[in-house]
Amino acid sequence: REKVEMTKEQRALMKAIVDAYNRHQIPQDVAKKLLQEQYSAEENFLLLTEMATSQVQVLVEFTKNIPGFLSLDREDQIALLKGSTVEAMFLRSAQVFSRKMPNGHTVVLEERIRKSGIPDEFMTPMFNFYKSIGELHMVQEEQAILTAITILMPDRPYVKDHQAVERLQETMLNVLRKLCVLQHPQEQQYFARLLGRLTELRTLSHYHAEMLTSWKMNDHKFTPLLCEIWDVQ
Ligand SMILES: Cc1cc(OCc2c(-c3c(Cl)cncc3Cl)noc2C(C)C)ccc1-c1ccc2c(C(=O)O)cn(C)c2c1
Repeated sequence: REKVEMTKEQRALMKAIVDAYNRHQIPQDVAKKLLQEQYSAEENFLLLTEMATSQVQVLVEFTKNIPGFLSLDREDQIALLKGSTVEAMFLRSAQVFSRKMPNGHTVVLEERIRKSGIPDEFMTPMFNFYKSIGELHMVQEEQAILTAITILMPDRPYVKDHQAVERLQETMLNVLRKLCVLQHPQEQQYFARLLGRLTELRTLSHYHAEMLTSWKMNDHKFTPLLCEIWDVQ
């Protein structure tokens, strides 16, 4: 097989995305709260809401650092963010689980998610997704670029300049394809398996819309930022 090499531009692009991905993380004091606060469905829901809000802020900062994103049409930038936040958050929380967070955070986090008023029918697909992401053993570069690819999805609702987004996403897909060959030379189909996870993400985001409705019915409150980005009244 021909030797796969990344061009100078592709290496620079990957570095920019990985640096942005590492620079923006949930602040430690928010993550630490996982271990401190007591266990009640209410308390768990509030903690998860706080983490979700913090995660959205992290995602917005990461997205702004994706080369080319800020030169997109302003309204398309908003449409991409609104359309991809839930998927990017499922991806991030899955990576957090598979990374086995320090000192038992993972166990506590799973416990709180399981006891936060999320209906059981969504719990199974969510934790199956976490498992399927964990089994991929993605390297950090793959996680960062896959997140950028999820955000730069041209077919999100209300995106006007489809092509401009497609061009950016295509550049990322080319980098990811080479990266997968370089990082997982034994697995021919690794790149295809990664993209298959993006399909699973779509299904999860449909479940998530129903989760929001059921939380709203039980009169759960969200933060202004989550209401804004998830169109919750
Ligand atoms: C793990 C989680 C959940 C979360 O959202 C919690 C929610 C979700 C929901 C659910 Cl449960 C699962 N996946 C995606 C969604 Cl979006 N849906 O609604 C809510 C709230 C509003 C109740 C938001 C953020 C994190 C999260 C992300 C990154 C890190 C992280 C690091 O990067 O180092 C360290 N910690 C402790 C993290 C926690």
